[in-house]
Amino acid sequence: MIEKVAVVGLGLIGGSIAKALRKYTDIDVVGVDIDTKTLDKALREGTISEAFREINFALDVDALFICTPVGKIADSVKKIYPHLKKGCIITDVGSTKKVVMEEIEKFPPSDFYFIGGHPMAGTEKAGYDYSHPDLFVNSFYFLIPSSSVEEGILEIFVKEIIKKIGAKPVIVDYNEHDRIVGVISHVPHIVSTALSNFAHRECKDALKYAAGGFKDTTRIALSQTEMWKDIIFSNREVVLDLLRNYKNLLEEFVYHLERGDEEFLVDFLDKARECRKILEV
Ligand SMILES: NC(=O)c1ccc[n+]([C@@H]2O[C@H](COP(=O)([O-])OP(=O)(O)OC[C@H]3O[C@@H](n4cnc5c(N)ncnc54)[C@H](O)[C@@H]3O)[C@@H](O)[C@H]2O)c1
Ligand SMILES: O=C(O)C(=O)C[C@]1(C(=O)O)C=C[C@@H](O)C=C1
Repeated sequence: MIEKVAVVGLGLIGGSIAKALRKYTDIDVVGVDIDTKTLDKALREGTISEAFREINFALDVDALFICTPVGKIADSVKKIYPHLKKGCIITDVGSTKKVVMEEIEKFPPSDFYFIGGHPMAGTEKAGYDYSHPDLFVNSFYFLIPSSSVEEGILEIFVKEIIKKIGAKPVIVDYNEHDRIVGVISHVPHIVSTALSNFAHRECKDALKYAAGGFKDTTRIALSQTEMWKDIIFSNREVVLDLLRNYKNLLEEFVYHLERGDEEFLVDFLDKARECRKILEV
């Protein structure tokens, strides 16, 4: 039974995990962050019962969430796991999984269980101030158990945490995960940032007239550089492969438009609407 949890990195996602655990479970939540102001606020609001700037002592928790940028996750696990009790579940929320899972599998055989995690929810905003207890309600939540995780441990984690915070667990392997999010998150992010740069480069005066269409397709260009640098870089082989396919699709579009192929254009727009409709149900 999970009675006490630590959340490392109380930003948008970690803060939301901590708030969701407070709202939907009886689990005691302690917080760890390098930012003192964040810790003070989380304590003041009652999101966490104790606050620490780092873990360099024996920490009596049943599960630990690492909610730092992707590039820091494996290092955080390496520093913290010697201080945890036997059988502790360690999980993360990183947006890419292969680099994290491969690093963790290299650790010496140990007494903790690592379950890679990735909630498919978020915003372009960063930091504790934007965190919300209902962020994960009805969202998919990818889970990638490492090789040492027994079925029963995964079941407890899913039942006592993931489902309680309203999320829908999806168990996958890390290659499958990284390809899926490459398609529905990483390439779209690059396209959104490219559109933003493109509009500015072509005609920066045009930007001030932008309406819903441009705003909808570029909202995520407002996201944080540090987080997205880590995400794109850590999934770059998949992203490069997908971008080549995307480039081919655009080239195909240009080819037909150059030839005035109206039928192709109608078919392209019709198909896109049918594909996108799936998300409306
Ligand atoms: N933002 C999203 O939409 C989203 C969605 C799903 C997953 N994620 C993943 O969640 C993770 C966190 O993203 P976020 O959006 O919450 O970022 P964020 O910037 O809002 O929060 C990060 C927090 O971690 C703290 N931190 C940084 N290094 C630390 C360390 N070494 N020890 C302790 N605390 C540390 C920061 O002070 C900050 O409070 C990333 O791995 C990201 O890929 C983000
Ligand atoms: O909605 C947003 O603003 C997000 O960026 C959330 C989003 C995404 O959908 O791409 C971003 C990164 C994550 O790993 C998961 C979700």
